[in-house]
Amino acid sequence: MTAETTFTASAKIPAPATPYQGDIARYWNNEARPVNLRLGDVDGLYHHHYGIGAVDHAALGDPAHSEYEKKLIAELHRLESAQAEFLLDHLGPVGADDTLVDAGCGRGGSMVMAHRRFGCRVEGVTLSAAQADFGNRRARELRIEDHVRSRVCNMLDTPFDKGSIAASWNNESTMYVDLHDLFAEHSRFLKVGGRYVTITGCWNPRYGQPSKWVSQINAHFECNIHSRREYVRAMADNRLVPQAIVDLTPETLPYWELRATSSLVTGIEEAFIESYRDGSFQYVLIAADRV
Ligand SMILES: C[S@@+](CC[C@H](N)C(=O)[O-])C[C@H]1O[C@@H](n2cnc3c(N)ncnc32)[C@H](O)[C@@H]1O
Ligand SMILES: CC(C)=CCC/C(C)=C/COP(=O)(O)OP(=O)(O)O
Ligand SMILES: [Mg+2]
Repeated sequence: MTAETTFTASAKIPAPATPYQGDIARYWNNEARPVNLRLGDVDGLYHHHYGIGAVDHAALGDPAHSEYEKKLIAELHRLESAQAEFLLDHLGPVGADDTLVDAGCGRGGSMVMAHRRFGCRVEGVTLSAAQADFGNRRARELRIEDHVRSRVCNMLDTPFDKGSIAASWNNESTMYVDLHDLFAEHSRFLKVGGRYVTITGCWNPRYGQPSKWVSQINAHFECNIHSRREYVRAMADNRLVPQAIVDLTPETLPYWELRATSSLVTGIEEAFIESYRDGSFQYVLIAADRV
């Protein structure tokens, strides 16, 4: 193997840029919730994002059946993978020679899916050495380590050359950073004509201010959810022009309602369900062209 393919995240861990980023690195280094690991075990794609789409009640069958919980886990995982597929649908044409960036890549499930779909290179950045090691180990197991690589790196200050990246995304990772700083960095490394996509939860300016449920989600994950207005403004200020904005709130509610009935609940289900229902919080995809 070359030095490139034997890369491990823990070989050289940069110091956190801020005390907050140190907190977030610790949070994800210590994270091992069954709702994430048991879903990932279904097919080896490990996600830290939520699901979209209708629940397949026929596939779930009778709740009294001994296999029901296993089927429920598979169904939640199917909906999470459908979310990642929907994000990848919006990246535009990607060739095998292109490089994509997954900003805030978690355990790397979306990166594997992107490589399988496009045959391209995918570079992931996360604050967590445990996550980057996990993603690189999975890539080695799948023998795609020459194309899929995770590293410990601040997404606001990446090593990618100016104009070198065909498309990039944030999947539920924008709520940990200042949006102006984030979009300035994507805009720097994206090619002109390249595509940026995010799926995120944002508070709804029509509601007024962040609701108590949004505050509860922030406290639960130590994050800072932005408003929909902030996204549009920060993109406009950084040469990212929205090409599609999709309100996925109705599409994600079935996932949450199903998850709330499972043995893998974490306690945050009520906040998501109530805030989506009262309109204070929205689950959105924004795809933007780098102009
Ligand atoms: C909720 S997880 C999402 C993971 C992944 N996108 C997915 O869909 O499975 C949030 C991720 O954002 C990362 N993150 C937060 N702030 C970051 C920063 N400043 N630089 C790089 N990664 C960051 C965390 O390390 C974590 O991997
Ligand atoms: C939409 C919003 C506001 C997301 C916040 C970021 C976040 C923690 C996403 C899910 O991670 P996870 O998969 O580790 O969480 P859980 O353990 O709840 O499944
Ligand atoms: Mg999860």
